[in-house]
Amino acid sequence: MDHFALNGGVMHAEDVPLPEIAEVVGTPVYVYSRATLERHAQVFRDALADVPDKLIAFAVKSNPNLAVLKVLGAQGMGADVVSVGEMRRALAAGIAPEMIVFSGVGKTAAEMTAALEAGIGQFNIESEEEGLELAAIAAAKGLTAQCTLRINPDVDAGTHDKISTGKADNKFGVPISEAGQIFGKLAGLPGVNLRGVAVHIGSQLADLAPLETAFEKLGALVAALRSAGHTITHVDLGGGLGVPYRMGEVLPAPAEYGAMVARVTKDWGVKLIFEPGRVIAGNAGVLLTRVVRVKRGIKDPFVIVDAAMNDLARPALYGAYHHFEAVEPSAAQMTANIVGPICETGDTFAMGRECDALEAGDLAVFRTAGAYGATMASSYNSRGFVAEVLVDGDRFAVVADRIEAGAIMDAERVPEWLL
Ligand SMILES: Cc1ncc(COP(=O)(O)O)c(C=O)c1O
Ligand SMILES: N[C@@H](CCCC[NH3+])C(=O)O
Repeated sequence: MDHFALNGGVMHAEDVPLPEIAEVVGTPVYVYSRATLERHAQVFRDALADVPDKLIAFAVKSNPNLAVLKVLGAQGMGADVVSVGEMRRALAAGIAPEMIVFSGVGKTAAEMTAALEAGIGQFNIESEEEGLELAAIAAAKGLTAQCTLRINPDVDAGTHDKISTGKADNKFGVPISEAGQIFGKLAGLPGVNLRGVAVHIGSQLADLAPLETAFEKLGALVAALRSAGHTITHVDLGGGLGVPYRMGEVLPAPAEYGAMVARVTKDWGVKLIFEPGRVIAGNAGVLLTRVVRVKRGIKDPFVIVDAAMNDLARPALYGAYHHFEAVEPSAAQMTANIVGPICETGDTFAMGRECDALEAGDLAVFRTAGAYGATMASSYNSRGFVAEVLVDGDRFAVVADRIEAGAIMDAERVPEWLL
């Protein structure tokens, strides 16, 4: 069921007409559906019903909004974080520290210290160097960090190069060929309890085969580590499951993913950790925008909207497709270039796109914007930071204020010697 659908000719988020949100909050604004977030959490959980011992840790980077984390925490999800900032958000949303997993290649000493002090459940160590540093910090505090070693399995995820993380030349994890040796070195150190391995080969995966290959490689590694005398109790399988961005696009369903995981891991005898982001939040949000004007083009007209690449960076960064449609569509269609107001040609959401006919003042949405949307916003062109709204049935709340350009300027200082 789609919680962003037409009702009486007007697109609603659940039971709230989007024009009402635009009226009260202004545009551009991200709009999330609580019911969709909850349904996605449940679908993912159900998909893994055959995995007896597990933690599903939402990838906070995909949507770190506190209200979103609160909704997902209440669904029993933990959190996968990559900075102390994300960790603080997860804790503030009431997610228990034991359910927090800390990934990332560049954890600083200060971040490791803060995470140890918070008592988080797991560090995914991404290099020998990081493991040595974490062990020293923890041992000096008389603490033990619960850890897995992230493995780079050298598997091509078949996704966009910029979001592929499991090929040998990517910065993530330790090469699988050196994993046994590095594991042996780190496992003996005071300050760490190295109890497993982790993998995450990329995001927006449209095919389960690379994931299965990576998991099989990990299974073989677990067996080899056990033969070498190590105790392996935890395996983190990361996130990465893709979602449909185009109408009618079919991707592997969470149930197919869950069945594959259950089959590949059935004899591992470990607790499995999952780090889904996009599959939970992606289709739970839209970016609501208003058409500023329609400008004649040499070929197609330019529909200039008030959202821009600073609000939704994915098209500019990855050439990503976001379905675009009118909030109050007529039957008429047009072919248009959909662009934002920023002074870069890259501020283009789509070229030559068939879409609902639009005029200045009309409202429209970019779909599938709940993951890697607001979280990647910037204030480029001094446009401020976009607002976020959460809908719940027939009510809605602003869950992130729009930060106006003036407020950002207020944080800046001209030194006395320039006055
Ligand atoms: C370590 C890690 N875990 C989880 C995720 C979440 O990925 P996705 O949103 O594709 O599920 C990412 C992002 O790709 C990641 O880098
Ligand atoms: N930012 C990327 C996903 C990155 C995943 C992070 N590991 C996107 O929008 O598709």
